[in-house]
Amino acid sequence: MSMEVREEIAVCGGKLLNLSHYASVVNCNMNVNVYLPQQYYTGSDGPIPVIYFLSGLTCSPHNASEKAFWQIQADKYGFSVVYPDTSPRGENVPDDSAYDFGVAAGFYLNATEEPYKKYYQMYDYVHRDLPAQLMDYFNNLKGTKVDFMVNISITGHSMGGFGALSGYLQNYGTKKYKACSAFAPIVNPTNVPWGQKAFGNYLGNDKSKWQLYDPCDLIKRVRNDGDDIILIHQGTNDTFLKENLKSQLLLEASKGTSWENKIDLRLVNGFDHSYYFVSSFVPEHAKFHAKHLGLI
Ligand SMILES: N[C@@H](CCC(=O)N[C@@H](CS)C(=O)NCC(=O)O)C(=O)O
Repeated sequence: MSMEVREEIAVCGGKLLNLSHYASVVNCNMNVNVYLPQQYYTGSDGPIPVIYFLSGLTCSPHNASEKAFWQIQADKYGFSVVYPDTSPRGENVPDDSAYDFGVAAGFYLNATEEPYKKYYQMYDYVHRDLPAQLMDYFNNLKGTKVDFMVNISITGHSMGGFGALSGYLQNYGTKKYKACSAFAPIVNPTNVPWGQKAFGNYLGNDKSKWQLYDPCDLIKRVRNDGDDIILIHQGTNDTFLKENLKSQLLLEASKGTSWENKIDLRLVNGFDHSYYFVSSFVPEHAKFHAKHLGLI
């Protein structure tokens, strides 16, 4: 069980590694991209912290690597960026031909239903197996250390924004992630078509299982015991906003809970759902995460 470096690409002051590895939790080979910032090569005072970026529907690790422009920010502050894939892949992995379910639409959850459960264990993959495998591989290399397990934070776009919020809140008790932010996230999957289709197929009809992943439900059950703020940007011209994203519902759900006034939702005029939008606000998210990772 190890990482294969498929490609090493010079970007900004560091390198983007296209990696491939077998992940037993999802029963297939997975691709993942890792950006190592310039500090990895010039030396760093301590281990380099990591931001996990979870991508949206139809994406592979390459979409955000190529179009979100995290690399400039990673060099500026000295963090590494991990871009996991959005689902298991391969001949045996069950799929349908729709863009919003199956391959490239794993929804970062652990499926409990046939025929999906053998492969679609993306929650365990992203939050446990992948960090452990990256740690193991990079720890055995000489030189600067990268901290894939402790000084870490999480963000994502659309389905990946949902994955970031859900994973952050589910692990909030152990403070697994130092911070969470999201770009145009699906905030209430149990109440929107994308989420209902995915949750119904992956988790079955028992809606109590759905709620375990739903950010609007999680903020009612998970106590914000500090001053933790979740940063969210949402474009007003996003064609998915009204039917599937509905960011306002997270604000409404937070009322009367420990998360009231802790959801920093910024509606940005005129922006759409694309990486033109994501890349425009990556600098703000980078600064937010850098603070929580102790880099500024
Ligand atoms: N019309 C889009 C719907 C899916 C979509 O907009 N996906 C977003 C995330 S939810 C994305 O990042 N697409 C890939 C890209 O823009 O590079 C498609 O079929 O590709």
